[in-house]
Amino acid sequence: MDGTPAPRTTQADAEREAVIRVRGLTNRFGPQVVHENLDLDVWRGEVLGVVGGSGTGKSVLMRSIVGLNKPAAGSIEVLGVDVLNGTEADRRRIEKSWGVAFQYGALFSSLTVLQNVLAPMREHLKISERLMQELGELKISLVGLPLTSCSKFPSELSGGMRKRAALARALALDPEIVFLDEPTAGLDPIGAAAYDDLIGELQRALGLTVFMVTHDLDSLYAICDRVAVLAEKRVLVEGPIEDMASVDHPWVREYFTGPRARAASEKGRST
Ligand SMILES: Nc1ncnc2c1ncn2[C@@H]1O[C@H](COP(=O)(O)OP(=O)(O)OP(=O)(O)O)[C@@H](O)[C@H]1O
Repeated sequence: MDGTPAPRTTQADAEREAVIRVRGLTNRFGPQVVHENLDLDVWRGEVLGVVGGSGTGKSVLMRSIVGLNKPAAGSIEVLGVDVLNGTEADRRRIEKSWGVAFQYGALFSSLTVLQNVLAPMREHLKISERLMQELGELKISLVGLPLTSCSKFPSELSGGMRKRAALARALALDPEIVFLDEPTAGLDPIGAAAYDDLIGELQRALGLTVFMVTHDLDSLYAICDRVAVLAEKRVLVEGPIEDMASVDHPWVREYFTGPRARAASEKGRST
């Protein structure tokens, strides 16, 4: 026993729908084992915050789920589709049901904001150019960007605007699940809070499931329904953020009970 709670299946779990189900995931890079026998469920409609020390494999987990990293072992199902062994048709279908916004936006630098948002539509939708443009502008408005940003290139945007543009592109195909890698990294506190509000509003309005890798305690307290902590090559513990303070593990204790956590908790309560 290592003092951390063992994963358990409760009646509430049985009644919820897992839109992402990861079982026995192992990821290795040469001799380095990043994940070993990792299990995780993500429930429909929740905002899950994925946290853990630097190098614990949060980004590798996200990349594995969206098929950008081939694990050494394990299974990953998204909306009932086997991501690792599904057919090409399954894969195309499932790719339409998620949107991904990477840490640094990862927009195409040679395309305008609107062209970036249209890129996934061009790949997956058979609709007229005019309708596509209208939908693209709608997504850009949805994330709070002015329509004047449509014709700008990523290099002409502020960091916060680039993150919003990346989110607009992630929403291009009306996904059920959105993956966000450190969405508030590099934003000032006001910009980060505004981005959190946006995610919360979109999640509620569109019924999204959000998988969010983050270091930002303010975001965790403000918008996450649950937290999954990566440590010791697996999901060490998962649950509501209020439960984390009582977990008997040095990193978890320090992260969730330190001064920054107390300040974020106070802020979360007052909003
Ligand atoms: N393509 C790769 N080749 C080799 N090693 C890799 C590769 N991708 C990730 N790693 C290693 O896997 C480990 C986990 O990386 P990952 O980026 O997932 O960490 P993280 O938890 O997201 O960290 P941070 O919080 O610092 O962003 C790191 O040690 C990293 O160097």
